Amino acid sequence: MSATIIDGKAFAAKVRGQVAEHVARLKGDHGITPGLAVVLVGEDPASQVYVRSKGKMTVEVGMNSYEHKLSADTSEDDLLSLINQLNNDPGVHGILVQLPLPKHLNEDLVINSIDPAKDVDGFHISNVGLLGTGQKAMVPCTPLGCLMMLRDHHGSLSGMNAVVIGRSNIVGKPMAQLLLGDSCTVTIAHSRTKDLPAVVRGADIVVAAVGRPQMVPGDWIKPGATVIDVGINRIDAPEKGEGKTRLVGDVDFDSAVQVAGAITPVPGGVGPMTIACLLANTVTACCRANGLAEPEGLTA
Ligand SMILES: Nc1nc2c(c(=O)[nH]1)N[C@@H](CN(C=O)c1ccc(C(=O)N[C@@H](CCC(=O)O)C(=O)O)cc1)CN2
Repeated sequence: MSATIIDGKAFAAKVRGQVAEHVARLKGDHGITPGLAVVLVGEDPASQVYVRSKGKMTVEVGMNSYEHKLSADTSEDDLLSLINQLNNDPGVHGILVQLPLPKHLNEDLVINSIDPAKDVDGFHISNVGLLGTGQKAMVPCTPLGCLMMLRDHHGSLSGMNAVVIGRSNIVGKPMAQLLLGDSCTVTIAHSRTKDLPAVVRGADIVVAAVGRPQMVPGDWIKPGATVIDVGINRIDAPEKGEGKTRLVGDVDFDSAVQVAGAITPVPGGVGPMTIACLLANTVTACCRANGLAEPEGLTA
């Protein structure tokens, strides 16, 4: 048996298409163009690629993109002052500070200085609290993308056993809250979980978000389960030639695909949904700021 491959790249393109339609309506009916400001501090090569991609896709769906690239030695005061300026700019509906930040900057302080209504990453403590209490929040992009793919594949998730491997604030914890919101029975597993293979074997849905290459083998997966692989890890690939590398997830795809009912690949699974959901969140933030109906199907 071989699992259905959940094509995140195609799904993300569909979501971006829906965002573009909504943006066109906001412009045509209300004369409003949503604006997204992305702040990058330093020269981390992967972050530079993600920020470039965010800017390009923002423009492609018809929104305004504002990129702020700051040097790696930017002071906390200067960064906070930029965020304050963006908080007060009526043309900016979404603000995102690309992570990770250089070590001398306090990530929590910086994130919590963003206006929660413009926090399109959903990382502000107010949004974390709103999500945790089942209230209307800005929802972190990667877990939102996973939820969209799961809903699309299953319809209702009600009553399913879900295991989230990883307890990060960015993915694991919000993912668990979203699954709980859709009436799953949720377990959050982590490095201290006893008998992790047995815990995973009980799951109808497995979300792997630990950051350890190919940690979850196929024989941990319950036959027919849906596997969402959030990991993006670069490993050596000598089979491709000397010094070559390739991307793998937290799941051992080759063995898991034989057992699972459905699985996301890496690359081309969860990753592309992260940026699509960022654009969706920006439209949502813009609609909320203007007291307009939110885009259907693009929120949790
Ligand atoms: N402020 C934030 N910082 C970071 C976030 C975030 O959501 N908000 N997430 C990650 C990086 N990220 C977006 O910022 C991101 C990561 C991966 C992808 C993606 O499409 N990956 C591709 C593979 C890309 C490659 O070839 O290297 C895939 O999985 O197919 C998009 C966005 C950390 N920082």
